[in-house]
Formats: sequence, structure tokens, C-alpha cells
Amino acid sequence: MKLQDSVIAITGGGQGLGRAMAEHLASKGTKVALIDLMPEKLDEAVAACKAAGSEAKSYICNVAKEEDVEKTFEAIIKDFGHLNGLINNAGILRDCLMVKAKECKVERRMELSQWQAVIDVNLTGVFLCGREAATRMIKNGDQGVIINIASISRAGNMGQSNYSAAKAGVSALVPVWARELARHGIRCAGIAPGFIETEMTASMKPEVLEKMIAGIPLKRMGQPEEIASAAAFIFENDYVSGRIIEVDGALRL
Ligand SMILES: NC(=O)C1=CN([C@@H]2O[C@H](COP(=O)(O)OP(=O)(O)OC[C@H]3O[C@@H](n4cnc5c(N)ncnc54)[C@H](O)[C@@H]3O)[C@@H](O)[C@H]2O)C=CC1
Ligand SMILES: CC(C)c1ccc(C(=O)O)c(O)c1O
Repeated sequence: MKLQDSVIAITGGGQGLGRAMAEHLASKGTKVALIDLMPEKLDEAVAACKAAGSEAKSYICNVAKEEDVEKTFEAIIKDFGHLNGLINNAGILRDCLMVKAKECKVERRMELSQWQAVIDVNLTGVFLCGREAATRMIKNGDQGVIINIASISRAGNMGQSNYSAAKAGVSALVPVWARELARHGIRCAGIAPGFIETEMTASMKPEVLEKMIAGIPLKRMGQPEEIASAAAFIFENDYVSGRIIEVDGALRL
């Protein structure tokens, strides 16, 4: 698929990896539809994409709400006329051990609300946006690509029952959608990042950060641009489908 003049929607496009992917694609002439909950962040991201040389529009939408998602993709088709790609990137963390205990004394458990919040956004949100994007592409006669952003945590990470389950789920959707949608000219792939340098990691205590980096074989965190270039590769290579690219500096949790 050519990136120039394609229309690609990115959830969680207001900041972090979503914004980095949006700017990278915009610099290659892709028209970007940025979906997020945060209006100010969206305004900044849209301005950055326009400065990078392409068209960009923002959409306030909670990816976990079916009605929001349906309205948003309807608006994207109305605004741009086409849809050729979706990056399912919006995600949240609510980390906690399932049961935290010391000497038979249970101190804390993961609340159902912590479990549900992450499943709603990171798994149901991916399903809703993937379903809506595929529906619009098929009805509109557009060929396209769906990318699910997973995580190294999909293999199972301590303190992340909710997050690991959701990321394993969105990883499993990749081959399902690749098979179901191939007949409509739609490919589906995933990216599983390791630790990437973002505002969140910048705010971590230096000693915690140092210890974490020491465990990464490449001895550094990834850069958001390294995730963005993996996304561009997937869009541009028409024989990539049904697989997940791991961009993690060789780290295994
Ligand atoms: N930063 C990292 O090191 C890694 C990130 N990831 C994944 O990459 C993706 C992006 O992560 P970051 O950029 O670090 O996160 P971030 O927190 O910086 O950005 C996430 C964006 O998603 C938006 N968002 C959250 N809930 C939403 C909802 N219900 N509807 C619409 N938008 C919503 C937020 O407003 C925010 O702009 C996530 O799926 C995350 O799980 C995976 C592995 C490592
Ligand atoms: C544990 C993994 C590598 C990880 C780390 C940080 C974030 C984040 O800041 O959003 C993630 O989403 C992760 O999957």
C-alpha cells in the first residue's frame, strides 16, 4: 500500500506512540484521522501532523463505547472520503498483583474495576474500532490494513493480569482478522513493543529506570520512531499479514 494520500485512523493519537506514528506517517504524505479522549492533546498532535506536511483531523471518541466508535468512523469517511488503515493503539494501564499477600495476610487484590477498565479500552476498544474500520472499508470499496498494538506483556507479566490478558487477546485477533478480511483486500498485523521512551518512562525514578534498562539485551529503551517505522513497514509491504512484529530490544519478561 502506498502511504502517500492514504487515509489512516490512529486511536490514542493525541500523545505518546500514537502521536509519533501519526507524525511519521504524515511526513510520508498519509492523511491522518486522530482519535482520542483529550481535546488539547489532539489539537497539538493535529498541528504537528500538518507541520509534517499532510492533512490531519481530530475526533473525540471513547474507543470502549460502541456509539462513539460508530459515529467517529462515519465522520472519518465523510471528511476524507476513504479509509485505508487503522492503528489500534489507544491503551491504559491499571497495574496491580492479582493477590498481594505477606505471611498469609492478604494486603491487596486487583479490583474488578481495574480489570474491567483495561479490558474495556485495550481489548473491547480494539474489537469495536477494528469491526467499524473493516465495515467502512468494505462498504466503501477501500483496500486497507489494520494494525493492533500489543506489548511484550502479552506473554504474561507480573502485576498485569488485566493488561497481559488484553494484549494476548488483541494479538490473537491479528490472525483471525487477517484470515477473515483477506478476501476483502484488508490485511491485519500487530506490533508488540518492549519498553519505549515516553513521558511515562521519563517520569520514572532514575534508579528504577536504570535497573529496567540493565535487563534489556540492547541496553536501552526503544524510541517511539522505531515503533512508527515498524508501522510504516507493515502498511507498505503488501505480503505482511496475520503476524506480529516484536520491537523490544530482545527483551523477554
Ligand atoms: N510506551 C510503552 O513503552 C509501550 C506501550 N505499549 C502500547 O502502546 C500503546 C500506546 O502507549 P503509550 O503511547 O505509551 O500510551 P499513552 O498513555 O502515552 O497514550 C495513550 C493514548 O490513548 C488515549 N486513550 C486512552 N484511553 C482511551 C479511550 N478509551 N479512548 C480513546 N483514547 C484513549 C490517551 O488519551 C492517550 O492519548 C498502548 O496500547 C500501550 O499498551 C506497548 C508496549 C510498550
Ligand atoms: C511492560 C511493557 C513493556 C510496557 C511498559 C510501559 C507501557 C506504557 O507506558 O504504556 C506499556 O504499555 C507496556 O506494555
